[in-house]
Amino acid sequence: MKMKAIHTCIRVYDLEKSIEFYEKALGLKVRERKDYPEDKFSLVYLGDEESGHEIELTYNVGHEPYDLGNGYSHIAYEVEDLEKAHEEHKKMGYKVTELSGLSDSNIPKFYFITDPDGYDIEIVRKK
Ligand SMILES: C[C@@H](O)C(=O)SC[C@H](NC(=O)CC[C@H](N)C(=O)O)C(=O)NCC(=O)O
Ligand code: NI
Repeated sequence: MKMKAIHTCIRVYDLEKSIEFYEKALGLKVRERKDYPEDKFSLVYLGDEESGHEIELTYNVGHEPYDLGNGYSHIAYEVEDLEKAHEEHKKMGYKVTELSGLSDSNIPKFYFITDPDGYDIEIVRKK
C-alpha cells in the first residue's frame, strides 16, 4: 500500500515561541493554521519547501509544559554544509550539541538543536 509521510505532530507549550523556532532555525514556512476555540486547541502546520514534509504544532490552551518522557529521540533534517549550519545555529543562540558522528567514521555527520519544549532536532550532513 503506497504511502507518503506528510507531517510529524508535536504538542507545544508556547505556540508563538515554537513557530518562531521552526521558522528561524529550520527555515520552515507556516502553511496553515486551524483554531478550534470550542475545543481549546490550535494546529499550525510549518512546511519544508524542498521535501513538502510538515511539522504540525498542537497547542492546547492552558496546558502546562509537556513532559516529553524518555521515548522521543529526534526528528531529522539534512543540510549540505554541516559546519556552516552549526555555526549559524550557535550564533542564533539556540542550544546545540557539538558536531558528532558514529563509530563507523571519524567525519562528523550530525548535531542536535533543541526546540523551546525540549524536542531535539537532528541536523545531518547531506550524503
Ligand atoms: C488534522 C490532523 O493532522 C491531526 O493531527 S488532528 C489529531 C487530533 N488532534 C487534536 O485533537 C489536537 C488537540 C488534542 N487535545 C491533542 O492534544 O491531541 C487528535 O486526534 N489528537 C489525539 C492524538 O493522540 O494526537
Ligand atoms: Ni496530524
